[in-house]
Amino acid sequence: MRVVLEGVSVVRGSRTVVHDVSVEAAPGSVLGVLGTNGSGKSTLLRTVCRVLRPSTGRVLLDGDDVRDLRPREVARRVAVVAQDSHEDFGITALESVLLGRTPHHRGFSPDTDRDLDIAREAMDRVGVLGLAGRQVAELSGGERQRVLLARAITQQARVLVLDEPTNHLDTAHRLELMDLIGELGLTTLIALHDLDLALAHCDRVALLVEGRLDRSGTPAEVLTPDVLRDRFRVDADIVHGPRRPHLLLHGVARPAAPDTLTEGTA
Ligand SMILES: Nc1ncnc2c1ncn2[C@@H]1O[C@H](COP(=O)(O)OP(=O)(O)OP(=O)(O)O)[C@@H](O)[C@H]1O
Repeated sequence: MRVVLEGVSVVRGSRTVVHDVSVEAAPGSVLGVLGTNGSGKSTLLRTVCRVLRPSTGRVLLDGDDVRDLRPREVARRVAVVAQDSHEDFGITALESVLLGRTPHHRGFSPDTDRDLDIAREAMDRVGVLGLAGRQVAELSGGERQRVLLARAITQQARVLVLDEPTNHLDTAHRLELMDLIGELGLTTLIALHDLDLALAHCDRVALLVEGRLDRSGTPAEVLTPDVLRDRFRVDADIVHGPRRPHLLLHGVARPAAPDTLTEGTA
C-alpha cells in the first residue's frame, strides 16, 4: 500500500508544529522519519493513522484520503506501535496482542481459534510467545514494546507505523526488530533516533527540522557528515563494514568559532 503525505501541516495547542510536509512511502518500503527531539516526527506519524488531523494537506492510503475512511477501515490498513504506550494494564500479553484483531471483528464478537492462531504466530515471530500468560503491567519496557509489535502484526494491516520502536530494546532485540520489519514487507513509516539503524535498514529517510521537511532521499544521500553536523550536532562519518554501512560517531560537533559566525556581517 502506498502512503502519500501531501503538504501536511499540523497545529498542536496554539502552534503549528508540522509545516507543509510532503513525503511518500512506496508499497513495501521502509521510510525512516528522522529529526532531533521535538522536530515533529510523532506528530507527523500520527496523521497517518488519523489520531491527529492535518490542519492543511492530506494523507492518502493507496489514493484514499484517511479523512474519508471509517476508523475501522483505517485500523485495517494501518497498524501502529506508539511511543511508550501505557495502556493495557490488567490484561495478559496474549489478550493485549489479541486486541490487534478488533478491526476484523463485527461488534463485540469473541476471538476465534483463527484469531488465537494469528496472535500466537505473531508472538512467536517477535519472540514473546513465552510471555503470553504474563500481565502486561509486569513486563519490562522492552518486553512490552515487543508485545505491542506482535499486536501490530496481528492486525494484518499493510501499513506499519512505528514511533521509536527500539527505545527500550537491548542490542540484539534492536537488530532483530529491524530485520523483522524488513522481512514483513509492509509499507513501514518509522521514527528513529538511532541513525545507525536508519542507515542500514531504511529504504528512504525524511529529515524533519523544526517541523519542516529539510530533505529526503536514501539514507546515504541524507546522512552525510555535513548534515549530521548541521542538523544533529554530531561529528560522524559513514564507514562501510562487511555487511552494511555504519555511522561512526566521533562526538558532539563543536559550535562554529565566533569569528566564523560573525564572518560577513562586519
Ligand atoms: N499536545 C501538544 N500540545 C502542544 N504542543 C505539542 C503537543 N504535543 C507535542 N507538541 C509539540 O510539538 C512539537 C513536535 O513534537 P513531536 O512529539 O511531534 O516531536 P518528535 O520529533 O516526535 O520529538 P521526540 O524525538 O522528542 O519524540 C514539539 O515542539 C512539542 O513540544
